[in-house]
Amino acid sequence: MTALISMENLRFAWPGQPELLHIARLELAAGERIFIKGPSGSGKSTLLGLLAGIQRASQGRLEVLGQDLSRLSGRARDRFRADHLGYIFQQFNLLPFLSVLENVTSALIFSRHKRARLQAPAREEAERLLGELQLPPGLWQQPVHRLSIGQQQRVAAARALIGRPELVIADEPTSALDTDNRAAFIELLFNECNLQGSTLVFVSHDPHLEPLFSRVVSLPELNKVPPC
Ligand SMILES: Nc1ncnc2c1ncn2[C@@H]1O[C@H](COP(=O)(O)OP(=O)(O)OP(=O)(O)O)[C@@H](O)[C@H]1O
Repeated sequence: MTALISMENLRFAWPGQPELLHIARLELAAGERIFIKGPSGSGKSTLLGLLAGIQRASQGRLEVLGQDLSRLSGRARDRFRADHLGYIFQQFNLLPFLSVLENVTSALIFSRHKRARLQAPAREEAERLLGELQLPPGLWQQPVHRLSIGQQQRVAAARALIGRPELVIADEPTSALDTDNRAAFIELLFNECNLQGSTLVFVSHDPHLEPLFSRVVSLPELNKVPPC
């Protein structure tokens, strides 16, 4: 079976800075849930940016869904991201004055591929996801800036999941929540990823969440290059 993510000898440095990432090899199968940990500044968000095609590797191979992102132009990587990825940002990056439903369906605007994968009209699918993520229907027409942090986080998750992207990336999406709410959120996220067949790459500093994942990788260890 083709790996969903495959990287080999991947190197990355920010301009004018020493090399930050050198990952000898990492493969991830479809449907896996991977937890990425590592000290602050070790490059976790940068790695997510490479996986999402926001940044391009300085060297090496990075394939997502069999597509080598390092060979694509910036524009082609933007298209690939819109079509195949859902991204839950640490600060959610929602559009504050749009309604909950408008925020969720906004992920479909730039992706014919995601629209084609919908199994119901966009609004119905957004409502289904918000329901699965336990956001009360009374909030669905509200502008998101009126919602609590925990509620906004569910909107961000629904936006990432709509259109059944093959890969869902989450960058510390639980850091603003208390411990009980973190675990509850992850459970909902897992259920929905399972239902949709999405692979989940999750970055967090929270050791309590680690045991919930099928695979844990630590960035300093990944960065250790095996001896020749
Ligand atoms: N846009 C950027 N331009 C230049 N350098 C950057 C940029 N983003 C991150 N860096 C640098 O890359 C290094 C790793 O940052 P990154 O955010 O990937 O780490 P992290 O492991 O996610 O950290 P944290 O756990 O604190 O979020 C840092 O030294 C940071 O200054």
